[in-house]
Amino acid sequence: MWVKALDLLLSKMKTSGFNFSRVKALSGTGQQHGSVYWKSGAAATLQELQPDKTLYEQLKDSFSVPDSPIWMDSSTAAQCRQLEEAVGGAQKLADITGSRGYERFTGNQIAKISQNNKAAYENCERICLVSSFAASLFLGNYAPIDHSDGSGMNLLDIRERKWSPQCLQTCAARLEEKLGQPVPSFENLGSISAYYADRYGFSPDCKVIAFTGDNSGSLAGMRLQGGDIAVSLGTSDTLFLWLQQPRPALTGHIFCNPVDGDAYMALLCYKNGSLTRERVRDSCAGASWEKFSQALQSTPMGNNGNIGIYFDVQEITPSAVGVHRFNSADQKVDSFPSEVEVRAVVEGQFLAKRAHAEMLGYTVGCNTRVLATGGASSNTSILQVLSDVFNAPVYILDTANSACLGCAYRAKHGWLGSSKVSFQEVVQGAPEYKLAVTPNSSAKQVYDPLVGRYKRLEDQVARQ
Ligand SMILES: Nc1ncnc2c1ncn2[C@@H]1O[C@H](COP(=O)(O)OP(=O)(O)O)[C@@H](O)[C@H]1O
Ligand SMILES: O=C(CO)[C@@H](O)[C@H](O)COP(=O)(O)O
Repeated sequence: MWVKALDLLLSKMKTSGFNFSRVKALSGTGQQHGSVYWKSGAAATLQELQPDKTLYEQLKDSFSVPDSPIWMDSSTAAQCRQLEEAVGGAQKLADITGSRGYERFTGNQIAKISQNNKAAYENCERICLVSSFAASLFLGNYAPIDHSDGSGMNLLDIRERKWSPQCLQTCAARLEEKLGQPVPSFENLGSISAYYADRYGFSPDCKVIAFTGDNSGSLAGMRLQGGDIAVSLGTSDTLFLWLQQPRPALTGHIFCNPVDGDAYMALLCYKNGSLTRERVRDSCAGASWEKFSQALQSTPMGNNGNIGIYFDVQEITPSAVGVHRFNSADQKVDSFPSEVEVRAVVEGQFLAKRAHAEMLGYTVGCNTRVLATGGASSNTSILQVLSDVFNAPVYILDTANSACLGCAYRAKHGWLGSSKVSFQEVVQGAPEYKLAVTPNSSAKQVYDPLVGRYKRLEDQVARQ
């Protein structure tokens, strides 16, 4: 599906008259944690792509695992516990790799395949992340995994920026040779495959800069600065911060920073993001975002004390599942009126983000800027709740696709030479953020106490 998508995209660009020869360098981004298993012998096919055929025709038999595990998978709890035990506990694993064992993290996914599908693992010569897989297609060769996306595997030592031998050995045999060595996220990987020059008219000199994860791409696209807090409202909801020093904890993740080889980023990921809001939109707002927004506008901040926790599927932060509604006396109730339900889902999601960011040491102060991106950042009523809960102004970019934009900036950074220019110099002329909404004057008074109350109820749900 992914290979065919690239064929389709490039052929549509060609038909529309896009001038590929002007592209000096390209980079890209993929959903984090997913993995692709190249079959033994696939490198040769990749190196000898024939320009008269589609990529799909040539690569369809090149994978030893046909269906790639993706970030929504949570079936590897056993492998997570094995890895944590092998290195001396959950906090020790977090100290090495930036995260305790997480089900979607690629090392645990690889461990499960090597245990349950030995033949497929043996028949695999290279394992890519979704990002390095896409880079490999352009390079016509296996592309290395970058440090930032590589941090989402429970395999990389984030301080050394090298694979942790102990983690590799615990997850699967001969893993290092199947992964290749990781590289900085701004590494110039070399020239594009001749296939793209012959078939689409790319310059043979066009450079491929390491691809990275979607959240790392967003951090670059949003030009995050210390003190900012970025909230991505995509399929998953994520929250990320720029960090100078890693302080890994049992909640949340620390990744190598994608634009600065000495820095880090903190990330919190929520599986119940847009899909949960869509489910409530469909059941309570006639499947219309407009009606959903009207419900938010017609209900008061704080929802008269009603709080909802909506984990339709097993949540990541925290590990819990189910829909839980509480009235103003903290009593469990079975349902809310439609408008209350709409506000409860959005407020609950943002109260969770603020509570967890504060647990990571982030303090919402008078200079805090919330930068919003992702599909739902086009909805001003949702952004108003975000602004009120954080009691901070919310800014957006003209494009909600900050991950893609970030990779265009990163391509330029890698092409100019990361040792010659800093990422900040590369993005100097970029358009400014737009102020989308500011908090209501009584927001602090309403939400400061609700954050603590939400956390107490969430802890209760997680314990159950
Ligand atoms: N007007 C809107 N209001 C709220 N959510 C929206 C709106 N438009 C799109 N979305 C949400 O945006 C999501 C897609 O976000 P996007 O950032 O493209 O996803 P991904 O993170 O997978 O790339 C959809 O699931 C949809 O629910
Ligand atoms: O698992 C995570 C981050 O750790 C997700 O954020 C994925 O990176 C994919 O996100 P979407 O693009 O589907 O929202």
